Amino acid sequence: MAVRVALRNKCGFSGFLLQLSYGSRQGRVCASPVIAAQQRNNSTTTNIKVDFDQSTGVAVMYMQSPPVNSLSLDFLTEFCINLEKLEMDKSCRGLIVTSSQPKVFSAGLDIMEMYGKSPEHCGEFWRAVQEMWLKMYSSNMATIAAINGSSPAGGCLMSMTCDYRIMADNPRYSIGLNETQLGIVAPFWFKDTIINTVGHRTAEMALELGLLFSPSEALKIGLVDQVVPEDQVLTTATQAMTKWLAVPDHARQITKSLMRKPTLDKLTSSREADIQNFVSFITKDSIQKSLRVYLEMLKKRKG
Ligand SMILES: CCC/C=C/C(=O)SCCNC(=O)CCNC(=O)[C@H](O)C(C)(C)COP(=O)([O-])OP(=O)([O-])OC[C@H]1O[C@@H](n2cnc3c(N)ncnc32)[C@H](O)[C@@H]1OP(=O)([O-])[O-]
Repeated sequence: MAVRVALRNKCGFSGFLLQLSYGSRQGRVCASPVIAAQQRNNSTTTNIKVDFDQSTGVAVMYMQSPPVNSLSLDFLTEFCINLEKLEMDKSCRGLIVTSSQPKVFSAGLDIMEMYGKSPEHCGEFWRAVQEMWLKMYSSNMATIAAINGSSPAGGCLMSMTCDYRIMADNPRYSIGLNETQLGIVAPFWFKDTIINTVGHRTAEMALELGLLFSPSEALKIGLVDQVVPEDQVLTTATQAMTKWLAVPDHARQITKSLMRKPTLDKLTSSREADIQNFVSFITKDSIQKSLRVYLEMLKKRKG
């Protein structure tokens, strides 16, 4: 419980999210018990659908923001609200994150949130990115990413926050932190997360070169834990979850905290400085130019 509280206290705008969330187990913001009961098993908001099976204690969160589940400010806010609702519900012990979009898990941060925007907007956006990472990386739930499509940059980051990753065996899909390819730099907590996942040397090369890995390559370096046929990603995630839930929650949670707390603490203690760094970096003319070139390349590639 102490760990649960300690982890919760890390999240800067959890109070804000709590006000927006409903059906909280602790009953803080429960406008109507009937509505809360109805929404307990299934809820759909604009960009996120949650199926919560109370008999297993496992929720599946589907990202459904066409065309590519890019992580916009709205998307991230909604994602965190849904996450916090599940986190507050003690009967929810496991979370599987997946995509409803064909071919894409998530295209990463929404570039349009960083291109041609005011410093204030960029700051607000970055705080939401931090919040997603803090909440996911410190989650008390067992978390599995069912990566059923490409997962570059912020999409890869999101999947790395999970305890376990299963990817579809399709050589057209790729995963990795490709930020340098856009002329931008993954911040220290992206770097720490990939180091914690694949080790220092592999992370160094992957980050500097902005490498995107095929599913089999990702498996080889430990960026994902399992590669399975495309139509079996979700069922495999559900099966894998039983192994994670067979471990007593408190033991798994405390161990997770032991492994991740130093990394989490680094960002929690420097959030404002990290936001300032990001804003001054991303609003530079040269960086804006790199983003424009990359956006044009994306459009051309499409044509
Ligand atoms: C310091 C900061 C750290 C940064 C971290 C990041 O995550 S940076 C992010 C790094 N992310 C990347 O480098 C990933 C870039 N994306 C891709 O590589 C591919 O889109 C794909 C492989 C994800 C999907 O391929 P596919 O053939 O299925 O799809 P498609 O390519 O045809 O795209 C469809 C539409 O979506 C648009 N759009 C796409 N991504 C983004 C985005 N992130 N944002 C906004 N928009 C995006 C695309 O322009 C197109 O728009 P249109 O013309 O319809 O108006």
